[in-house]
Amino acid sequence: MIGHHMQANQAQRHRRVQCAFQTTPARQGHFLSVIFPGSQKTMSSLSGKVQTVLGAVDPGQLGRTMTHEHLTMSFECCYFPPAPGDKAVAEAPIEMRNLFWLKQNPYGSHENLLLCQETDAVKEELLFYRRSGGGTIVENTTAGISRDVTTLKRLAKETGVHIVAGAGFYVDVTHSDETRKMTVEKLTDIIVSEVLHGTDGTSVKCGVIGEIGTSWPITDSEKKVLKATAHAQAQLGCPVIIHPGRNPVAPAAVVQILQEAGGDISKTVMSHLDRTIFDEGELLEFAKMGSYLEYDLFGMELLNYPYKLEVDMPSDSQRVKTLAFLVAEGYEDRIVIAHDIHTKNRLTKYGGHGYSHILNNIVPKMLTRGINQNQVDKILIENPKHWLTFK
Ligand SMILES: CCC(=O)NCCS(=O)(=O)O
Repeated sequence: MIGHHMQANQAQRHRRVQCAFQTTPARQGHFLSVIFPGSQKTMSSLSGKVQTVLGAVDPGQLGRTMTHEHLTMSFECCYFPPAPGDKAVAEAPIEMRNLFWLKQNPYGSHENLLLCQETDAVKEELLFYRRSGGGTIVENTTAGISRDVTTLKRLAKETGVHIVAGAGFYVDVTHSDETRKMTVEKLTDIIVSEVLHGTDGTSVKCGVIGEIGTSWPITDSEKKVLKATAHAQAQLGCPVIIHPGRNPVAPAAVVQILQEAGGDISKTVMSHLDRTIFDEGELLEFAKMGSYLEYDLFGMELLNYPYKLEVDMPSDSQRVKTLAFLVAEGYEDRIVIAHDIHTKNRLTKYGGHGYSHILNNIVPKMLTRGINQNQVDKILIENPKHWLTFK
């Protein structure tokens, strides 16, 4: 089945109908910035600020922050064909009778992968997120999965939620031939330009690099993007967020590449730990490397994780248990959390948990499982704030 998936992905590489790939030509020179003599570091006017799609803000304005969400994107790159007997339900319009099937098979329905068609529903969700006490969302959509910063800007204006957009590139299967041929220097210029000047032909600037996509094993093209990410981060002093491959050693392998290329691991989030590292000893070993530890699939509970059948996707209760373990081990300053909504069925419009599930359901559970209010505030407010603030 996994081989089937990889073949499907290779075919997708040539189709990519919905995943229009666009990059902004890199511009040389950084307005409002100074390059210190003898150093690579660009000291920009962003120092001490967080860059949202509506401009730079003081970090204290962010409030409760989900560090890994998507508001508009396409996940067609990772379509996973359903079992032959499920073709009819997979191709049916989304309705009440197939919601449970979608929850178990989110990647087997083309329609379910097009979150980009749900901007009105997402806007309603963001208004509810604010009413639930939310302040900021980091929108992790990068090149390759239909990033749309114009829509993000509109959503931020119309809802009052601070939205931080992501620079850079998703996993190898979405890299264009042009991207694959680029040097590390060219890739660095593009990422830096997306932060300092604007993204995908707009003046909307990204406030974080990532999610930078990596597979397992990490491909050559992904290694170049990782090096470019580290170089851009060294210049800008900005936050970085990584999508690791599905192997317990993948997060450490990524950190090693970033470190060797001059990246700042203390300002880097490692995403998707919920489906990647299961052994507590291995988790503590990875935690020692110093990145933020992100549990970002809250709300996603399914029996068979199609991209790696050996993985038992944890339940939300198990996720909370892992957070309590990390807190007890002294990592309360390094944890961040989110839902990583990337399919339609997870929106409340389709009976899903929505962007406010953590605030309304997970936080109360955390408080009953040995995590106190001060620690919850660190996880939801302080840690994201420190991560997102440019050095
Ligand atoms: C684009 C969203 C994304 O990459 N989510 C992670 C999905 S999974 O790798 O955990 O299946």
